[in-house]
Amino acid sequence: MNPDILRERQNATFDIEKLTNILDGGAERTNRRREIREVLVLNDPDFDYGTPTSLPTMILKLREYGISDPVEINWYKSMYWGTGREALGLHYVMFLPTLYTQCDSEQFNKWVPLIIGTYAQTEMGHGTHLRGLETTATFDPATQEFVMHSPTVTSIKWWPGGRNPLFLPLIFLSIPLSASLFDLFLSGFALPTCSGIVIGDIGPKFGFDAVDNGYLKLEHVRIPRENMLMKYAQVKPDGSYVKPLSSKLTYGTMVFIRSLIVGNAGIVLSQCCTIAIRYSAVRHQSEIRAGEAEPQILDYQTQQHKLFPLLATAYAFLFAGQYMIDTYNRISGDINQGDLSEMPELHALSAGLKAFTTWTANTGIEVCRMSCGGHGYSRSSALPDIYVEFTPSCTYEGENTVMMLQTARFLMKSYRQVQAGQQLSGAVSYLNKVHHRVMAPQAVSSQLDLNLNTLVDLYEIRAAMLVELAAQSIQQESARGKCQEDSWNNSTIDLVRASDAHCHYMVLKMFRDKVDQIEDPGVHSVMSTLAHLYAIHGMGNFTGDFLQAGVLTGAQVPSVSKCLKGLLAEVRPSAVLLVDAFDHHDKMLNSVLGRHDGNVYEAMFEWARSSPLNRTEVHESFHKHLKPLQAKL
Ligand SMILES: CCCCCCCCCCCCCCCCCCC/C=C/C(=O)SCCNC(=O)CCNC(=O)[C@H](O)C(C)(C)COP(=O)(O)OP(=O)(O)OC[C@H]1O[C@@H](n2cnc3c(N)ncnc32)[C@H](O)[C@@H]1OP(=O)(O)O
Ligand SMILES: Cc1cc2nc3c(=O)[nH]c(=O)nc-3n(C[C@H](O)[C@H](O)[C@H](O)COP(=O)(O)OP(=O)(O)OC[C@H]3O[C@@H](n4cnc5c(N)ncnc54)[C@H](O)[C@@H]3O)c2cc1C
Repeated sequence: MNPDILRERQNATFDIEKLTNILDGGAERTNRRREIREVLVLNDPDFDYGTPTSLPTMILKLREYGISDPVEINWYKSMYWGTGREALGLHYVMFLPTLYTQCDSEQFNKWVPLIIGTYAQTEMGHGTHLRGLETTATFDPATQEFVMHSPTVTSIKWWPGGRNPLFLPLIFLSIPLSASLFDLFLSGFALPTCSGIVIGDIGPKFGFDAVDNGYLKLEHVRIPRENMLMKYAQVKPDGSYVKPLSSKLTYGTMVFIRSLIVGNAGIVLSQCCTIAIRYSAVRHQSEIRAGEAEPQILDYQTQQHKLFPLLATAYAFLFAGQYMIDTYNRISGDINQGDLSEMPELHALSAGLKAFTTWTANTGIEVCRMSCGGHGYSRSSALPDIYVEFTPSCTYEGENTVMMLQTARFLMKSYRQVQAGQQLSGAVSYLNKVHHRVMAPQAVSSQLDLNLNTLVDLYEIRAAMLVELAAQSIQQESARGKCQEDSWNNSTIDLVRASDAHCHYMVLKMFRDKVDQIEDPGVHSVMSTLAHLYAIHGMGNFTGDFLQAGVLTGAQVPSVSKCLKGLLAEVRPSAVLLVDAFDHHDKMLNSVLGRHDGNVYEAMFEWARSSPLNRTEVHESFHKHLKPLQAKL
């Protein structure tokens, strides 16, 4: 083991295993995760690490082991495929969940055990605006069939992931029977028997190469009436249409995956922090004091400023991910029982946190890569691949700006309710104080109050202030004679800013609530430091907001920076131990820089030598091209 890494792991001030248990949701979950990793994957004789041929094996193994929980599936798949994306992600996170939530019982029993499929919603002309989808589904009572058709070039289904020509069962979203509702259909196609279907691949992408995103054009293709997913909406044999309790129930799968993406952003950021911080502990470069040995780059304050707030953010997002999944499970259970009362709040929370966490993690991955210098740019670090696989999450499952505006819509509605004298509950209950002016900025002392509860209150006031400013912008636009839609559009910068601040407050509050639950003194202490670092770092990035909200004075601004530097120094001794607690296996990270033993240089040389380009001392291209050329000169 590298001596630097060894030294970093001495004198731990907290129990790493207990922190790992907290991240997993308890010791039993840690044991289950390790059982899946060690027993069901690494020690499985059928396991042939990450090669394409192992994909069918993985599917059959998941069924054999009865693994159906999304988090457990992710544990298994991430061990099987490392940090890359495999072709069937969409099957597990969208196709199956749609069948689970949108099929009636007869359809469920008929389809769920048998098929692998994709999710074809986006069209060439519309991805965000679902009410603009053009694919039609016309019911023919004479044959009891739906005629599926792509009337325009922009209606061609574009992007369905995993569109393997062999299995085309896919979930459709199509303009249906009544203009404002969407319905879901299972295609049931089995190529090449169906005529009227034109499919293909949309071509090379930025990355995401394990997934074959395709296109699908339908020319009056007929499917049985029974292929409409009929849990919430039905078309009777006589063609009569039974509307769902809410047209937004059709959007349920997107809310589910957005909820998962929140925690996934935390996982991916924790992977990158593991790589960058372990590498920074073994990399020596330049000098701090002339004549002395080159220091670990982790001892540079700028390196700490790059990485430690991201480390705190990774923990914050993992805790937010747990909260999001628990909230999704609770509210979707109520929805399943017909109680839709909290569906708007679930949509607003999942949409906002999905955008907030993926935008932040996306930027953070690049900071981690650049903090590793040239070796960070090498594929051996795994950081370029992680970035290329993660970055589309800012676009898919709801483009982030649009998602932030959906949250803003809920915030504006809540603000109006408070203005009308209503008492709010749930995540927006802090807006009640805005109306009664209880939000009067705290009498801030000359010294910055570092108490975590006070910091949460300051973020709450900041969010409330920005919600009020956005509402006032809309009111001012209306007062200038703008229609409601133009008033909204002319305020969308303010609206996104308000949603971002609302999500920032929510994530810090979840972090603080999780810290409050930690009983072990050592773990509580280090987690409290990270939560403070998360809050103070955010205050440094958005100082203007806190000044504008009147909760920070100009005289206090220097103390924010001073406090931040102190917290960076406080985290330094525990940095490697804090990434060890994420418990990412070397085989899953697949990173020369992030190895648990820290033996980076030897591993990097072996990695380079294993390249096909180095299979011979002199590459064949010399003999084939250069030597003949030289002979002619
Ligand atoms: C520590 C825990 C760790 C756990 C981690 C576990 C990890 C497990 C695995 C992780 C997997 C990671 C990611 C894997 C990715 C896999 C690959 C993905 C491939 C990509 C697939 C796709 O992209 S599929 C297509 C996705 N498309 C979209 O998302 C479309 C976005 N557009 C929309 O959703 C809608 O068009 C809209 C919401 C933007 C607008 O809809 P609409 O126009 O109908 O509504 P309005 O704006 O007019 O609003 C009217 C009214 O409706 C309310 N509303 C809107 N949507 C919803 C909803 N979904 N639910 C409830 N209510 C909704 C809206 O709020 C309005 O309400 P009012 O009361 O009127 O205000
Ligand atoms: C890797 C990847 C995999 C995918 N897999 C699938 C899949 O399997 N199945 C599937 O159905 N789809 C899939 N998609 C498609 C994805 O869901 C859409 O790309 C996404 O919903 C965004 O829609 P769009 O592409 O139409 O972008 P647009 O909505 O056209 O966005 C372009 C710009 O317009 C802005 N904009 C749009 N509407 C508004 C508004 N109301 N207010 C303000 N600004 C706005 C956006 O903010 C953005 O800046 C995938 C996409 C990617 C990148």
